[in-house]
Amino acid sequence: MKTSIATVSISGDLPEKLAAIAAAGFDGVEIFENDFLAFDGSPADVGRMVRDHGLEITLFQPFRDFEGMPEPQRSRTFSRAERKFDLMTELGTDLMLVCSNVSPLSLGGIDRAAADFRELGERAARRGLRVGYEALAWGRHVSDHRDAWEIVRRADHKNIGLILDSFHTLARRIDPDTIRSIPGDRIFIVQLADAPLIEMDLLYWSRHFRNMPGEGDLPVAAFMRAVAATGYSGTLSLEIFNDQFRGGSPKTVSVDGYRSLVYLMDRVKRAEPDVSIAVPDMPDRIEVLGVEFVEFTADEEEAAELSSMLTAMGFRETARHKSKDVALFRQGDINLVLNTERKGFAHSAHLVHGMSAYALGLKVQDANATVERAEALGAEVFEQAPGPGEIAIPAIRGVGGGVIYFIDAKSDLAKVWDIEFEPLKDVVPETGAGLKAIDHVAQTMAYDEMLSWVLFYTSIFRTRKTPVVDIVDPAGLVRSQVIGNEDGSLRLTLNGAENRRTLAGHFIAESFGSGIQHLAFATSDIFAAAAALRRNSLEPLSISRNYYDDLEARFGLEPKFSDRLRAENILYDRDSTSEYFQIYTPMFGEGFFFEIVERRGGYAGYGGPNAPFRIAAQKRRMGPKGMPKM
Ligand SMILES: O=C(O)c1ccc(O)c(O)c1
Ligand SMILES: [Mg+2]
Repeated sequence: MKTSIATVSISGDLPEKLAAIAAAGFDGVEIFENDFLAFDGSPADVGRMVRDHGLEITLFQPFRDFEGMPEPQRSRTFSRAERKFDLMTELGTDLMLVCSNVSPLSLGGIDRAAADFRELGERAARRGLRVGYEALAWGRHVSDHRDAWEIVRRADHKNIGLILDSFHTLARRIDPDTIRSIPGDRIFIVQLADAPLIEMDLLYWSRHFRNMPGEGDLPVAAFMRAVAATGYSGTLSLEIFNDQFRGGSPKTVSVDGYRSLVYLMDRVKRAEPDVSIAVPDMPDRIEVLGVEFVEFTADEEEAAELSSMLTAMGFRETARHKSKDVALFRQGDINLVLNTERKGFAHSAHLVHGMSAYALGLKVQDANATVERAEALGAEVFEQAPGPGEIAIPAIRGVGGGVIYFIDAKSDLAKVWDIEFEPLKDVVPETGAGLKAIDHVAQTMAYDEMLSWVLFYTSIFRTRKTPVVDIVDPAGLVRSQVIGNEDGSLRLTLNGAENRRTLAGHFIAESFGSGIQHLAFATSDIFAAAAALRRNSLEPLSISRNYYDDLEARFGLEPKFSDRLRAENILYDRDSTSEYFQIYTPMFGEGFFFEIVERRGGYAGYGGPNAPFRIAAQKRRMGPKGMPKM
């Protein structure tokens, strides 16, 4: 598989773009004409710069408004093309993209267009160049790859071929299987892009909202399977027009792009094992069996505060690490690790972020295979030399540089609690709070990072993403998207903050980066949990009276029931068949908190409608300087 990306997909100037593209592992680059025009150097300089990075130029593009013009424009388009052929020769590339004509002057007519391409093919052949024709979704007469193919077929010239672009086909909802009847050797290059499903003008959607395959909602894998079925084995090139990427980090966008291509081809290869495109060998997407633990880093004072809050929520410290300042708190199937070491990675994480839930332990079938897949997809492997008597737990770096550990039952990993920890004597019995499992882990990040982490989680793990939900914070919008597995044993809510004044934005700014902002525990009796908090003098986040009045009206609740919710500060949501209950703890650190939830009747959401009221309540509790107070 030869990989490529268009320069237009990345931010920065041309040298920055090329450096990032090469570092991410691409084989080639499409030179988008504007990037060349904006560069103050000769075409030969650009060609040299590309090749010095070990890249090749896979395509020069776009050449616009060519086919089907009346005279005198027609003659002019040919002289224009000759000029660009000169340029291509100097750059050192043999393939040019002509996109379908959008000019009001263009006449249409398949044979007229075919004749123009035949002549262009002759001219290109004289210079050893090739031309590919792409149907823009908003082309004036040609807006469908089937019509573009018919023109290429009738042009009947070996230097004229077809260019497919997943966006143009899929945005128009053209069945990608119509590609299967096109001969693979007549496809000169394949451009790939995804996009979120938003109803809008095609051109605007294409130029501003494309994203990497797997980041959006278009069936790019089905498109690619159809391409693969033609026998096409040439370059796969990302062409992503995206406002966010233009302003983003060249490195991140390139790395995400490469990951998206490898992941896409991995999916295609599994669905169509006979494809002739070489794909890196790696284990299939990893099934997550649940969250084994969450690990906090804290100093002594923070640890005392955290452990008293955990105790009030019904957790008990059950074991201590044999050689480190690390404590294990348990309740139900929940394991929380409290690390107060003054050295090692936990300590470094503390120096950077302060008290934080810096590591997540996931249960999988095969921990080593998990790291192998993650590494093949460009994730960073995490290694820390194990101390005496410790086992090396396979791990990768995740959101905000945090760690994701993998625990499996096929090795000693599952026995880590017995191997590394010494049980405490005289552990008091569970106090009846009834927390059973981790319901979800909420990670907060800048909105710009969200797509990256969506791709990270969905490409490595067998997970799905939900549609993005907008959450209104009094100071701005926070977007929320959930990554989850089939049985609900892994639910990660990603929250993307657009500014620093939102609660989520404050958290990222003050804890110096993205990370886990809250943990939600599942119970099967929210009122018992509330009673336990009360017994243990943990006052939950106080919710406004107005909220309960509205709740009663909105859902037609019995006043007795809504009074009970109000008395316990329980937030409530329901749909036609199921109900959801939530209680929040106060915040500590820079806005970290816990939540306790009960799902009745298979409620699948996260209480999105309640989020603005919860956030408002949290902000009320923040001091004048915006610092959370207990
Ligand atoms: O938006 C455009 O004009 C444009 C240009 C070239 C392409 O390959 C494309 O897909 C879109
Ligand atoms: Mg294109």
